[in-house]
Amino acid sequence: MAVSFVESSKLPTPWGVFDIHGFEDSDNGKEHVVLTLGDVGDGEPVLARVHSECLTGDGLFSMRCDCGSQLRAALEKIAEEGRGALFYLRQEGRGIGLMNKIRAYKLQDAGADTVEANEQLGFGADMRDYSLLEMMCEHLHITKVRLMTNNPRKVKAFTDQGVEVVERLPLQTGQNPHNAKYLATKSGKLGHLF
Ligand SMILES: Nc1nc2c(ncn2[C@@H]2O[C@H](COP(=O)(O)OP(=O)(O)OP(=O)(O)O)[C@@H](O)[C@H]2O)c(=O)[nH]1
Ligand SMILES: [Zn+2]
Repeated sequence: MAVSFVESSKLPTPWGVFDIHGFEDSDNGKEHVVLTLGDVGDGEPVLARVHSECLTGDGLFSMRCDCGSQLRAALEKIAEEGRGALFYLRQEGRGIGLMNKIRAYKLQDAGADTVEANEQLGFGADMRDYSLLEMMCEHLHITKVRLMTNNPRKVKAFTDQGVEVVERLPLQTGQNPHNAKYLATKSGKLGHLF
């Protein structure tokens, strides 16, 4: 995976004026962004979130998952500290894409859990590739993070790229009756720590 930096600008949000940094993956044309607040390149551990794209949850208020609520909570926490980075990676549907996620949702409507639905479609349970984090961190001079996640694979992803995870901070928010089974599958089958 070969991501290259494109450009940065200001991005005002309800929680503060972030900087947005754009990166492009020349292998597949995917465009990713990192939102930063404060000086993240000073060598001190950076409060960080790696957020996987979820159009339905992040942008369309879906209650099938906890993504929108986690996105908001992460930006709020970064704003509270006045310093941090949110990596927004275009790995929709844990890497299977939006159309396949809708196919997976249809199978879930018929009784499958999120892992079984992926497998019935011929995919692995989680197809995400985090290798692009290395170049992003290098560009932003991030060497240590305090990572907001319940997913141990994301901790390993940073460690594998040579970025030290000094602390893992749980990010548990957005539970509702519609996503109870989804969250149970994450802890039961995908190894998420709740
Ligand atoms: N294939 C598939 N992807 C889903 C489903 N529900 C949510 N997603 C995607 O899952 C990704 C979010 O991953 P999660 O497993 O919820 O959480 P995580 O990012 O691994 O872990 P946290 O850092 O703790 O939030 C997003 O890309 C969503 O689009 C589903 O039922 N099937
Ligand atoms: Zn989601």
